[in-house]
Amino acid sequence: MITLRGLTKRFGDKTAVDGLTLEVAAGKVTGFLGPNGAGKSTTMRMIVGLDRPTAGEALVGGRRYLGLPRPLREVGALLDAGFVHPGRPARAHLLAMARSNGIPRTRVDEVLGIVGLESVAGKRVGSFSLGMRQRLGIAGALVGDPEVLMFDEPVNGLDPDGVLWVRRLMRGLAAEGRTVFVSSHLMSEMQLTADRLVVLGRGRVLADAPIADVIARGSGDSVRVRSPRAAELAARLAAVGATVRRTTDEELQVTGLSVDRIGLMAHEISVPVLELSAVTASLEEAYMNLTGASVEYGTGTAEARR
Ligand SMILES: Nc1ncnc2c1ncn2[C@@H]1O[C@H](COP(=O)(O)OP(=O)(O)OP(=O)(O)O)[C@@H](O)[C@H]1O
Repeated sequence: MITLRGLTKRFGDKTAVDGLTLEVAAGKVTGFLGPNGAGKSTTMRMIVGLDRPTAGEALVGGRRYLGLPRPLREVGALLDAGFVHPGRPARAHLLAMARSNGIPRTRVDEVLGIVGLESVAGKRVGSFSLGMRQRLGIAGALVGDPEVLMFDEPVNGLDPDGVLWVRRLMRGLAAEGRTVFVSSHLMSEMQLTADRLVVLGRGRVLADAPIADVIARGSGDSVRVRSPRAAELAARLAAVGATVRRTTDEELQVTGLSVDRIGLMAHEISVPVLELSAVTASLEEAYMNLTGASVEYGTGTAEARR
């Protein structure tokens, strides 16, 4: 489990992370979403002691990372796949990590196998593609067989097979009861991988809930109704407090009433209904609605949609 309590990071007068309080639970994949500059990487860096919090604290399994005697056995992290010395062979890199944390050599070959890099284990990292570096970074996260895993944008540079592989790996690690905390820009990817979502905007939590709840909240539970007498129905629904938007001559978008209620009310006033369906926004739409006001360098698309 990862626990953040009032975690804050300021760089000069810029607040990158603003009082984050949350728990990332074991046995689940928790997605960490947010626009560029939201503070995701800084949060993850503070969890593993690479950045020092200005205020608050980050705990892994109830303890601070810097106090852990063999940290790689407690938490594995893929933060920046470019950090490895280019002149170093992949196996040597992993062996050095293992040695410093009292991890047996056999585990290095095991993780090279898990990530599919056995055949290039003796090659220098400088010759690796971005995808191979990502795999090596993931091997480094796994080498200590830790209970807590953090991945910052793990599918960057991976081909479709690689993306599928990462997705299965995350799900598998969570199924083993581990804590998996993964950041991504790919909302569609999170929809397939994560159980829970933490959405960040300008260093603050905008949402922290199961994926289905984030979608429901962002989409505002709307219902699409099609009727040849849409205007009449709209007036009736508005009279009981629903928010009704006329999208075409025959079509209404209604928020604030369930499908059942709308169906019954149409029946009461004998208005024929051609279509009646709940509209579930995609995670992407929900995300845009949530983060629209917090994009640091946006194109204004989220605002334009309103
Ligand atoms: N070392 C630093 N010095 C000054 N400002 C920094 C530093 N590191 C991060 N920042 C700023 O803090 C904010 C949060 O950055 P961070 O990299 O954590 O965001 P992010 O959500 O990971 O974004 P991205 O998806 O683009 O990586 C940004 O405004 C960034 O410019």
